[in-house]
Amino acid sequence: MSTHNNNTKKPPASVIFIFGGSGDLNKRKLAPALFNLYLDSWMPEKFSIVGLGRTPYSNDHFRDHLLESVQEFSRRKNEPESLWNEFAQYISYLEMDAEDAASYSKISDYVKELEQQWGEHPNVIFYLAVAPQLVPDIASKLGALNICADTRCTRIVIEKPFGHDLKSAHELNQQLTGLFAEDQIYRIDHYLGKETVQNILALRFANALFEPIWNRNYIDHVQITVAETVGVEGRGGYYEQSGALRDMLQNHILQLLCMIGMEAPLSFEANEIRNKKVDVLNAIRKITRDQVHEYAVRGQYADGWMKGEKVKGYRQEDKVDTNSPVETFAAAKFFIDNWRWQDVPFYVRTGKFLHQKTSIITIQFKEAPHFSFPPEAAETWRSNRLTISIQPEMDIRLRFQAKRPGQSMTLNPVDMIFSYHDAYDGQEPEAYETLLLDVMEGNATQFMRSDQVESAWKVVMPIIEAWEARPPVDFPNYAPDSWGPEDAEALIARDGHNWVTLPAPHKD
Ligand SMILES: NC(=O)C1=CN([C@@H]2O[C@H](COP(=O)(O)OP(=O)(O)OC[C@H]3O[C@@H](n4cnc5c(N)ncnc54)[C@H](OP(=O)(O)O)[C@@H]3O)[C@@H](O)[C@H]2O)C=CC1
Ligand SMILES: O=C1O[C@H](COP(=O)(O)O)[C@@H](O)[C@H](O)[C@H]1O
Repeated sequence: MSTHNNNTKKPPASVIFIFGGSGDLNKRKLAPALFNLYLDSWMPEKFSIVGLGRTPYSNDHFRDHLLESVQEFSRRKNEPESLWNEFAQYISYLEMDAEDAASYSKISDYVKELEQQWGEHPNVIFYLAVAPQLVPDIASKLGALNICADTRCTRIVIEKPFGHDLKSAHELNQQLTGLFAEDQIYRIDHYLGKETVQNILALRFANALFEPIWNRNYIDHVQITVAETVGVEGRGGYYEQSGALRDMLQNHILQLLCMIGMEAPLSFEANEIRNKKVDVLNAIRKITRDQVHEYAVRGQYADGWMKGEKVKGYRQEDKVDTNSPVETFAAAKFFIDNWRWQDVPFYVRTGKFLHQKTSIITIQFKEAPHFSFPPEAAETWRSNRLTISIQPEMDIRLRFQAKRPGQSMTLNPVDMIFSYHDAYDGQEPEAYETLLLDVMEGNATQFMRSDQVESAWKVVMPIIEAWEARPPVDFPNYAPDSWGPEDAEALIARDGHNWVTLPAPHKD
């Protein structure tokens, strides 16, 4: 859990090299996050941000490009331009092909110059915001630079998906640990930096109330939905190598599952939390390739209408094969084979161009053991559930039966709601702000350890292999603005349940 507070000192002098400086992640998330850290006075006294890429940009053009990104994607809009101009002085751009070994001297030269200017050796942070295929090559070229010999100050941040499958993730881990110490490697999963995700640990382990019922004796099943209303948005080149399973399920969704499923940590020390999470991943029941059709569903969006706008099908997107078998939707059912969770299904789903942007976790409790009320008193007995809304709503709802006012005993489910926006000022940091600050401070608690990543790959490998062995015959199989393919409804309906969604927020 992140432990920054408003009185702690700033991180030490840092230079952040962003491979993929010209890319989508920097535009949407990293640049706005760094600017927000600056506005909140969290950036070091001395820092430098260097974007790298092959796209030719002058420093000024690059800064303008990032200003536009910040204006579009930051949680803060309309900050005075003077503040941006102050911040922009710390940004520069290095045009380089990351595959060209000779060009890496530009990096060492830049660091040497800063050292002289600042009179101290800064944290050197390499953020690899590039496609996973490029990571091994860049890492080995960085490993050969002399600046990487200083283990105190050099850190490498690797985006998800970490590797392409279990084998490549294992090889990448071996390669990285040959070049860097484990505490220099930050395998990022930005869901772990979200306030509402961090709060799952507080909810579970700072309260005595939930823990006694957080197990197979009281919980019927768990659902995790991470639904997006966007399509692949020009990222077809990346997405063709990835798909929903690798892009979202192997990492973000399994991490959420770990936070719901893990045992209580003894402390918030990085390795203690990671141990508890990896125990969950290792306990997930292994399915065989032949069982995959019973446990997992894939989908791909067709062309159609999304909130009144005509949208392309996935196969018509830029840089996507016209017969692409890549899934833009994935759902699965998992079991955790341990004392706490035996036989409790965990249903998970994620997809692009779905009906509503919503990330929610539902803990569905079992029915009351005996119902003393007349049968007509309630439509359903199955009313006890806890719903954790991660985004865009940020709340926790506890649902229980209540008596409707009136002369008859009529019951209906009601929600007790804790809303972040009602309780706090609504200025919570974005996930990337928290995680970038962690990297600068050298706190790896919310980052993935090598064994966690590999254990997560082991969970999804049978699904990947089964899907790759049998290309889909029914793609595209869901319309934009729907909840995905019908088979995903069947996956959960077969067990007598429905996917839980919350009403879309009311907009004035
Ligand atoms: N976009 C998002 O919302 C999120 C992305 N991620 C992860 O971030 C990573 C990057 O994704 P994204 O930003 O979307 O991808 P993009 O395709 O938008 O960006 C890829 C970047 O890689 C650079 N690049 C490619 N080849 C080279 C090369 N030979 N030398 C130097 N630079 C190169 C490109 O720069 P140029 O063309 O200028 O060389 C570009 O800046 C992925 O692992 C993804 O999973 C994670 C969370 C969210
Ligand atoms: O990692 C990724 O996450 C985004 C969704 O992130 P969110 O914070 O907006 O929920 C997803 O769109 C992207 O495909 C994926 O790479």
